[in-house]
Amino acid sequence: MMIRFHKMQGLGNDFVMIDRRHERFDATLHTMSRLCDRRFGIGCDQLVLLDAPDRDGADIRVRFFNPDGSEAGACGNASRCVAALIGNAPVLQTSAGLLPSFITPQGEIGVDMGRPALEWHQVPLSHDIATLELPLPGGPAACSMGNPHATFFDGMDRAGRDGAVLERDPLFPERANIGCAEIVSRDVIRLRVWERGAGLTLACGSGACAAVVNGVRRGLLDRVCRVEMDGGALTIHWREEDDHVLMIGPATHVFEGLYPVDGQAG
Ligand SMILES: N[C@H](CCC[C@H](N)C(=O)O)C(=O)O
Repeated sequence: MMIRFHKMQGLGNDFVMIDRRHERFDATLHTMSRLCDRRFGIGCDQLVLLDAPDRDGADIRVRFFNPDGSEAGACGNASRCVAALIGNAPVLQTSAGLLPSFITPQGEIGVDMGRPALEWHQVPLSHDIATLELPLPGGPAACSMGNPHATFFDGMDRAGRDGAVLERDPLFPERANIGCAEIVSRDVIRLRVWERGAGLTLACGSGACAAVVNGVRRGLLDRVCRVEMDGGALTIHWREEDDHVLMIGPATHVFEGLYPVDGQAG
């Protein structure tokens, strides 16, 4: 049995997207991992499943899965790609809520990523501690954008050096995405993210949102910030009037194709 997929990318963070409104695809862990596998499958940082929405006000329901099979409540770069694929500035239904999208006059894709969650049990952390400076070397700040993020502000190298261990620190009962930032100015940072369930990626949209939120909370950044990552840059705006985080950047459709899944079980 063959299933149609779209391959898309946002700043080099890449995705296999399957629209289950038109394809019957009951993903098993094996099939999802194989689709993400760059040697034996199509290859991507996350698998994105699209379904008909079941909430008023939504145009499309979106679920995000890492190559290790874990499901993520948010994926900023993939959200922009879904908005570009569906067109007409759709409202995305995710497990983190309804995310409106928009197109800028310059033709970039914007997504309202909603409000960050700042309390320890919302990140989540393992116990009641302040999320502004965690008891870890480098003292990161933590928040959730629908998925857990810890942001360090002492340079980018830690992501590749310590990311795998930090992702699984006991402080993070659901693991965490580990963002490592270098502050260039109050409105420009360079960021590298070790992603939960995926490892180092060329860009991380929710990680960029979390880094700006955590930087503003620390008094290090302005609310409108350019986040430069290895794959390119996003504009992030943590809006003061309603606490929402806007993320603006590119989204590219690379190709579409058919992939063999053996039977419905996938
Ligand atoms: N690995 C992340 C999901 C993908 C996030 C990233 N690709 C983005 O653009 O936000 C997690 O498990 O929370």
